[in-house]
Amino acid sequence: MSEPLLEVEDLTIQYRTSEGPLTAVSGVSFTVDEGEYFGLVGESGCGKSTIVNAMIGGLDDNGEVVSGTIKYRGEEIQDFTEAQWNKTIRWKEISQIPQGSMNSLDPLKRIDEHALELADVHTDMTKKEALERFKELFETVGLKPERVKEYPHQFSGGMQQRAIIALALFLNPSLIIADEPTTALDVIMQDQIFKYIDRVQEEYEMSMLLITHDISLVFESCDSMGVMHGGQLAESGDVYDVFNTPRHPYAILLQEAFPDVRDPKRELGTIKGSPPQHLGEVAECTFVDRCPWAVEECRQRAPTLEAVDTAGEHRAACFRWNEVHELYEGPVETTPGGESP
Ligand SMILES: Nc1ncnc2c1ncn2[C@@H]1O[C@H](COP(=O)(O)OP(=O)(O)OP(=O)(O)O)[C@@H](O)[C@H]1O
Repeated sequence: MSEPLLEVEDLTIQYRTSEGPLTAVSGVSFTVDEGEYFGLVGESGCGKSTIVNAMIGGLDDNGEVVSGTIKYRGEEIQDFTEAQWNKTIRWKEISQIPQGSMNSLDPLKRIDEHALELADVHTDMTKKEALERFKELFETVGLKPERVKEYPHQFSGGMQQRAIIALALFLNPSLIIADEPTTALDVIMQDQIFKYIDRVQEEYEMSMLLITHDISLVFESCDSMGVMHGGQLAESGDVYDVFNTPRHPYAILLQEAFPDVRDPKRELGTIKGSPPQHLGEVAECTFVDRCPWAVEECRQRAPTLEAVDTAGEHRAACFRWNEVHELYEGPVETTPGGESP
């Protein structure tokens, strides 16, 4: 089998805080292959952005990879220096469509100047060649090529986000990270942006890492996925498997909380409480306080991600993974503390 493009292995990331080290990501492992569309899903605060930031050398100053590795094409990158990130990874290999386009374009620069700057720093393209390429990409994302000369404020939010997608594609990276790419856009625009992202992924056959809190989006677009809770990966595998036979209670309840094409009229569930924050080591299941099926063992130690199919590709971190399907009898409303009402 060929080497994965990206391999995250047993990754733990902490932030220094006045109360001690906060473990934002704990023992997370997943891979993204060439051309694969991977979705990382979970509520706010689960550690999704922390992982992504570590992948492009963008962790906040008080954040640190304390153990584990991030390999890109087989090379460990988690401890790269700023110069190494700039020279070998950012834009050329991994580029990002960030959460709020409004903040990522310099309001004082024309849109094409952003692209020309990238070309100047990272390539030997002439100005004319760079402009031609950027105009072509503008067309790919449904923008008129002549509009490259405009300033960000002349674009609507949706148009700015499409301009960002064109910029992310500009140096022909192998992996694009789309981190909640449609936050702050209206529903119709969200739909349109996702159509462009899906199209780009198919046309350019690049790998894509989608970060979102919306599990139905992942089911719609991605090939494989990881479900995160409280800094840990609760479940991962092929989208088809997680959709049809979720094995972690959080994956089941998260599915309940979003509309389902199989049953559009069903009532949406809620998961009360919020993902925990961990000071120090994570010593129990991160979902224990919200889980309707938690048992004593779940408090005694943290379950590790285990294979739940014979191929070993579908994995869940739950002591009761082979029972949850029987325990689950339709929508459950959990209360903090884990009891069903
Ligand atoms: N610089 C920081 N210092 C201290 N704690 C932080 C810092 N950045 C993030 N955190 C904490 O780390 C945890 C993970 O945050 P992260 O932003 O990675 O989650 P997320 O799933 O991406 O959420 P969102 O979708 O809201 O961005 C949270 O508890 C958050 O409060």
